[in-house]
Order: sequence, then structure tokens, then C-alpha cells
Amino acid sequence: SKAASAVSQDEDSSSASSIISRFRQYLQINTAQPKPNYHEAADFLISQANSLSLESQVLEFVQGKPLVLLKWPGKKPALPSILLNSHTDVVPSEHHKWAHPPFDAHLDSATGNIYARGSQDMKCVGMQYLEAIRKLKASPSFRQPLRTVYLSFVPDEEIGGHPGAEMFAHSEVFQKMNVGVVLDEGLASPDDFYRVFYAERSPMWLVIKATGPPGHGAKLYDNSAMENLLKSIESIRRFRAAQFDLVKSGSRAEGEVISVNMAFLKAGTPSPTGFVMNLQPSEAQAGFDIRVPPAADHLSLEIRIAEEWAPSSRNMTFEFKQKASVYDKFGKPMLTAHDGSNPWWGLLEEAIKNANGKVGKPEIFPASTDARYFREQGLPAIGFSPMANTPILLHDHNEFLNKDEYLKGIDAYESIIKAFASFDERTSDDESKAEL
Ligand SMILES: CSCC[C@H](NC=O)C(=O)O
Ligand SMILES: [Zn+2]
Ligand SMILES: [Zn+2]
Repeated sequence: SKAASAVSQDEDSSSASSIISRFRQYLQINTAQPKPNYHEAADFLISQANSLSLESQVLEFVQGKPLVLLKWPGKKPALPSILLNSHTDVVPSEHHKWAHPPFDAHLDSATGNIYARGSQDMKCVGMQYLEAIRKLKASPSFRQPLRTVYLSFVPDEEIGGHPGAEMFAHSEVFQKMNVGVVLDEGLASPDDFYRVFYAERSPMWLVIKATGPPGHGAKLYDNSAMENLLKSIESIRRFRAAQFDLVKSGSRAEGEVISVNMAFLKAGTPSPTGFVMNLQPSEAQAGFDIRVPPAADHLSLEIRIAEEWAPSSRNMTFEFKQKASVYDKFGKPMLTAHDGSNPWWGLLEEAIKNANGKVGKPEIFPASTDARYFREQGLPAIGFSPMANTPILLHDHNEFLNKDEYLKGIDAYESIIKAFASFDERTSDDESKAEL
């Protein structure tokens, strides 16, 4: 009969093998920077949304960079909503260095590992949100949330998030959504404990330039561009080593020190056979990726840059290619409370435990995510990607996620979304918002 075939179709779409095949389908869409196939990803996501009867909308703040916004309306739409965010782009890969092509989403039958760019960062999370909703919709004890649940699939996180999460967080659409809490990405952990993040370091991409008189390669003289740049590099390396020592000795976590890594070095006078060897160049530059924890003294770092790393007294200049804000729009450091003052934090930990997961102690994310654009709006944002017993392979060769770990992650989100969407109290944040 018709009814029987509908039921068997339902069973089919909720089976582990169809869950895994949907994940692999999403992974097979090549959304690698710098030319992500965003429209194919958007079409796929909208077809998923349709199969779940979620409302969908495509926002295009910048042409060619679609943001897919899905909505599961709550029974009490006046309560602040839940936002489940994920990015659709992935970083490029060196295909020939992978054991399996990065967009095959190869499933190793012996281990259950699924190899693909984006398997950890972060197509897993985007699909897990959807699968968790599929389960909740099928569960007789739940069916409809109290609070409205939104899902955003945003472009360009890997290149700074400006046409994606940043413009979204500043948009009128976003304001009308009345978001109360945001979930975004975290990191895998090699042990049993899921990692949870309440803040992140802020990125600072610094280019320093030195100039000096050119001269014969045989002449020793002061103030050449190379000498001036090298003095800076020596001083930057001393600073780096001191910060790294704090991590090596175990006195600070990775996210609690300032990291500085050289991204490029550019100097010399090119010649058809390489570089001119007996000419000291008149210009030299170097670029650094710097990450600054929220509690660090940003002002003294900037003074150090101006006075020690690129002093004009040594013919040096500097420029920031990227410098994120450190404070939210209310002038507060961008830290999501992870104590009793933030009910979402307790709900999250409890929900993960209810799904048989273990939660590590709250951490500062060492790199950057789109969560900063939501924290900038004064919203609590929690970084969480449910991947325990998994090596950290984001941006690495042979990125993979095990299929059973992926399925466990869906259970974690089912529990979290249920808890968040059922939470029937206004938080103190909501109240202060209502007063404004
Ligand atoms: C300055 S925005 C860069 C964002 C990027 N995010 C993930 O790797 C990062 O390098 O942390
Ligand atoms: Zn990511
Ligand atoms: Zn990334």
C-alpha cells in the first residue's frame, strides 16, 4: 500500500547507510577555495531542507557567494532563537599527496574512515545538524521545538568570512532572527573528550618591510635592508620562542599564548639563473601570521611591533593584511561565559553527557572561526565539533572522520538541539536585550 511504502522510505532515509551516503554526497561537492562550487552545495543543502520540510532561503550578500539559511519554526517564536552555523567552503588540497582523492569521500571498508577535504572542517558538522533534526522530527517525544532553530551554511570562512558570516551578522535578516545562542565549529580530539571552545585568538597578519642603501655584495656596511630585516626577525623569533616555551612547559594552553609564525620572506634581485649574488638589495620584507588571545595586552603588542619589529629608526614600515577586532560592539572582550551565568553552557555539557559523550575543559580556539562575528554582536557562541578519538587533521593531507564517530556526533547534536530548543526561560542576556 501507499502508507507502507512511505514508512519503508522513512526507515530507509534514517538508516545508518543512508546517513553516511548523504554525508559523502556533501563531501563530494568540490567547495575548495579559491573557486568553491557554492551553487552545487546550495542546491544540495536546499534539497536536504526540502526533504525535512524546513523553510529555506538563499542570501547573497556578494554575488556568487550564496549563504543558505534554513528555519525550523518554534512554538514560541518570541523566545530568542538557536543558530547552528557551519561554513560550506574548504581549504585547497595537494591532491597527489593524498592516499584517496580529496573529493571522492572514500569510505575505507576495513576501518570505516571517510577520507575527504572537509570531513573534519566542517562539512561533518553542517550535515550532523541536519541529521539530528531528521531524528528529532521522527521522534514522537519531540517533533516541534519551542524556540525557533535556524541553520546557516555560510561561504568564505576559510578566507576571512567577510561576504559570509560577517555580512550576515550585520544584516537586517540576522537582527530579525533574534538569535540567543550560536553553535559553530571546534576541533577534533585524539582522546575520549570532546573539546568545547568559549573564545578564540584574534588573527593579525603582519607584513614588515625594510629598506636600505643597495651596495656591492663584498662590502660590509650598516643599515642595509637585509640587515635591518634580519634584526627584526631575530627579535620576533626570541618572542616566539618565549611564548612557545610557555606551551612546552605546560604552563599555558595553545590558545593562551601569542603565536607568531613566518608566512613568507621576500627579498633579492632576480636574475635568469636565480638571484644576483653580489648585490645587496635595497628592499626586503617578511610576513607573519600572529594570533592573539583575548586576554593578551594588545596595545603592548602593537607598541612592540612599532618599536622593536618594524622601527622607523631602522628604515622599516609595517602593514596589517588582516586585523580582527578584539572587543565586541559593547566594548567587552569576546569571551562567551562558560560558568553558571550562561545557562547555554550548562545545557550543552549536560546534553552531551546525556548522549554518552565526555566533555573536556573549556578552551580558547587557537585559530579563527566565524564565531567571532557572532560574539562581536554580543551573542554567546560555542565552538564544538563532535569528533573524539580522532587525530586533528583539519587543513592537513588525508583529512578523515570515522563513520561511527560521525554517527555518535549526530546523537550529541540531537541531544543538544533538543535541550536548547526546549529551554523555556529567558536568559539574563535576553532580558537586558529586551530592555534596550
Ligand atoms: C583571518 S581569517 C582566517 C580564518 C581561518 N580559519 C580557519 O582556518 C584561520 O586562518 O584561522
Ligand atoms: Zn572551519
Ligand atoms: Zn579551516
